[in-house]
Amino acid sequence: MAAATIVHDTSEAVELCAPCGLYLKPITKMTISVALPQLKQPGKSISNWEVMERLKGMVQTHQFSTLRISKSTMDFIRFEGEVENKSLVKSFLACLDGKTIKLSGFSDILKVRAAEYKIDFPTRHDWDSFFRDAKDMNETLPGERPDTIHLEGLPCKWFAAKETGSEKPSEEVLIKVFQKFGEIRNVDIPMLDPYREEMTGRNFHTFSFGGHLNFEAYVQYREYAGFIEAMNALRGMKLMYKGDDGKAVACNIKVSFDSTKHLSDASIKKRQLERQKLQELEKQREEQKRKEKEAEEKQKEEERKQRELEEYERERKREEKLRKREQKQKDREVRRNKKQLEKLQAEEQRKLQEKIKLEERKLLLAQRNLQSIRLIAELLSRAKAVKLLEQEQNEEKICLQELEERRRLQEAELKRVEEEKERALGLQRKEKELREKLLNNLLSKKMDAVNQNKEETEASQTEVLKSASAVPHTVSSSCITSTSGQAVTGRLAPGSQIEIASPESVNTQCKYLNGNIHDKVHVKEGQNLHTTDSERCSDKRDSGVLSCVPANNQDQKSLSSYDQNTYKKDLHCEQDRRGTEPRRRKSRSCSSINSDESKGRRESSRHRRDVMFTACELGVFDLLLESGKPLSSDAIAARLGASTMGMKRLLDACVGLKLLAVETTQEGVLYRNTEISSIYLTKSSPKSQYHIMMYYSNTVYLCWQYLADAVREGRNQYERAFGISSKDPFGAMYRSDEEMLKFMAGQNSVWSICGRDVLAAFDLSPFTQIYDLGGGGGALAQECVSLYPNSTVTIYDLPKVVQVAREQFISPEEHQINFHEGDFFNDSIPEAELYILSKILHDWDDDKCKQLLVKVYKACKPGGGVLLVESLLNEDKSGPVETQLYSMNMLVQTEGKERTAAEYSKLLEAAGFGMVQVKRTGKLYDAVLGRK
Ligand SMILES: C[S@@+](CC[C@H](N)C(=O)[O-])C[C@H]1O[C@@H](n2cnc3c(N)ncnc32)[C@H](O)[C@@H]1O
Repeated sequence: MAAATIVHDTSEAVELCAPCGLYLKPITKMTISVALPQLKQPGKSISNWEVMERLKGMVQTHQFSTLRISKSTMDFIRFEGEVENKSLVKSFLACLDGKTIKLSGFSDILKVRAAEYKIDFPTRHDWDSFFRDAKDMNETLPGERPDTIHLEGLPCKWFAAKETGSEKPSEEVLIKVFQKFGEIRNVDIPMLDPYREEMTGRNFHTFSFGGHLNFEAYVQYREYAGFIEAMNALRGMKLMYKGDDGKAVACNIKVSFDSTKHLSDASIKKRQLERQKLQELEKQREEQKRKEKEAEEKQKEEERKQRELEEYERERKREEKLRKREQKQKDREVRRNKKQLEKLQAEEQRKLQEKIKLEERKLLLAQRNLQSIRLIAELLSRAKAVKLLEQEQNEEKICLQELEERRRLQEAELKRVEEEKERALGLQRKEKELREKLLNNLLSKKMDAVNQNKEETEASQTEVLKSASAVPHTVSSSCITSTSGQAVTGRLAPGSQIEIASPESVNTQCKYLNGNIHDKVHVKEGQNLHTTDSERCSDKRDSGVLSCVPANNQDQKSLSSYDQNTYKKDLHCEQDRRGTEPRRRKSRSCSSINSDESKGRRESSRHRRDVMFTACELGVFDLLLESGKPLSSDAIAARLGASTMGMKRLLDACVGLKLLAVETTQEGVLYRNTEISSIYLTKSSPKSQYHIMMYYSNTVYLCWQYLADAVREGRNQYERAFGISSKDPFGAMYRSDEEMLKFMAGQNSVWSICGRDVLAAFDLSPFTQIYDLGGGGGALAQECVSLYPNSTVTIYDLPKVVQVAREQFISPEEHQINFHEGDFFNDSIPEAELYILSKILHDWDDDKCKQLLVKVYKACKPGGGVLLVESLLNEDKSGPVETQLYSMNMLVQTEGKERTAAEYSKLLEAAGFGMVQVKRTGKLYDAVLGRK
């Protein structure tokens, strides 16, 4: 085994293979023996260490590279010493050999013998005699002659191929190093053969003292000369390695010739065979191992499966158990629930019975209530009728009285005229007498005097005639014209007209009477009769007579009845419009012909409307409703953030209009809502008309400002009123989401007061599948499903309208109402049994109406129908005035107009509908039904 030592002096080193950093360095060793004396004193011994120190001291200035004890007996101690180079060996030997050492405490002197180290290295004689004597060697064969060097103790690292980074020796490096001495035939490094250990039973992994792994090697030269040269070069040498950093280390190696035929062909072959066998064996072993492993894994797998199976079985049993337990629990639960259910059902049944009884009782009570309400209503209506009759009788009585008075006056007048006539006749008689007298005088006087007397007579005659012409005119003509400053009395023939130059007529009330009681008219300058009154004069039925009297004779009662009608017209909710019509007509025919339709009256009406709208908009009626008690003007002003002065005036005007009532208490004057304002003018009332009023106030009337332009141009006025295109009326109406919402809310308002009437005008119960085309906010659809509970109504309208209707107007709980987004002109219309077109056709001209109705007809199921809800004009378009005004409204706002029943029938029939029926409801809107 080689122990590597550091080499300081490399001067004696001989190159072996410089690229590998390998050199040979002479071995500079010596053997030093120190003979020990007989030890006489027991317990006292000689210290090896002390002897070694004394030896080191004996070499004077030099130093051993190494000095170690190789043997120690009772008689001697043997050391092995090594020095740096060969030259030093001699001088060391001179210092040591034959010298003595005197140890302290010992009287005897120790003798030192030193000699050069005897190297164990075979000589030529050794291998020659070996091969000569060896019987089993054939010197002609390689490996069986002196050609192979056996090296031991070579450091692995020094012979490793550096480029591979491996620490194992490489055969290539070995060849490279030793081919310096001759051509190499073969090399062998047993430790590189994985089977060699097994073949030889040896361990090739040996370590040197310095921790380097050593290896043994065989190097076979082709020629004997190579072998000889190598053996000579290696004799007495150590192996030295010099690193790239210049530092050198050396180690002893053991070199001998191979006497085992290690690299003979036979040995190589034998080793190959053995290797093959071992490889075979290893394969088998591996196969065996693999099989064992497989078997083991299989077994493990089976065990695992078995365990899983057992586990599964356990789990199944556990689950089965659990399931059974749960089933039991469930059964128990079901039984318990069943019992509870039965109990509950019994309880519910009992409650239901009780409820039914209660409901029956309620129904009975409600029926009784209804009966009593009907009874009361009947009584009230009878009382009302009686009262109306009385009122009419009173009015007629007053009329008769007036007529009587007039007749009396006229008789007096006649009498006066007669008297006048008598007087005139008297005058005529006097004139005649006078003439006769004068004639007699003239006959008796001269011709000159006759002429003078004649002039005087003519002057007095003019005076008489003048006084005669002071008799009021009695005119019988087809036209009476007053331009004088005096009252005019005229007799009118049927079909006569009255014209008065001045347009001021407000203070005149004209009475147009049927029959011939009064046959004179008194008019003053600055007074005229309205056109309609003139028309009435030409009414053939009333072959009439006119009489005009001054305004201070106006009937205040008829004015206040006018007020109420005016509100209702402005509200567009004349429930009793048709009901009151005859009465109004009658009262007109009896008293006032034109006062409520005059321009002054219209102005006044507009102011009334503005007062009402303003109070609404400021929230006066809502506040009074919410407060639940009358409030002072100051309190109302404070709550609504208005000036006290302005509010007071507004409230008083509302009182004047009978929208508010006042009561005087200790706290002062307090205001409260009247019935009409509570019902129609508050936002929260179910019959509220607030939204439609606000829409009229803030939008519609802005278009009405340009009525004259609309009449001139024959088109709507959005461009002037709002600066937006008027081509698409609904595009203009829905110019913002807010405007659309206001429009929809406004449109909905009217159906709370007259929706039922239009839907009940015909029995619509056979139609269950209904589409409300242009259904808007859906108020009519809601009335429809409530009146006909078996029906479903689909609101078909423009997408954004439908979205708002769905989100803001119709409750999600309302399952009878569906929605369909579409444009009825451009998109398809789905099939249905009935189509409602409420206030749709009045928006469009005849062509568009036809186009829409044709589409509806095509979509309609056979036997189905279409219901038009519109305000109908009289066939001669003479009224009703509200519908006429509506038609004006359509002019300023849409492309359409209001029509007569015949016009709607014609449109329906043109589209294919038949059996057209018309129902006037007596309210604001009427119904027309066509069938397919
Ligand atoms: C005067 S409103 C009548 C609303 C509703 N029928 C009522 O009686 O209250 C006209 C309706 O027709 C709708 N409309 C206008 N043009 C339409 C179109 N091309 N397709 C569908 N609906 C349309 C409007 O959105 C609006 O809701």
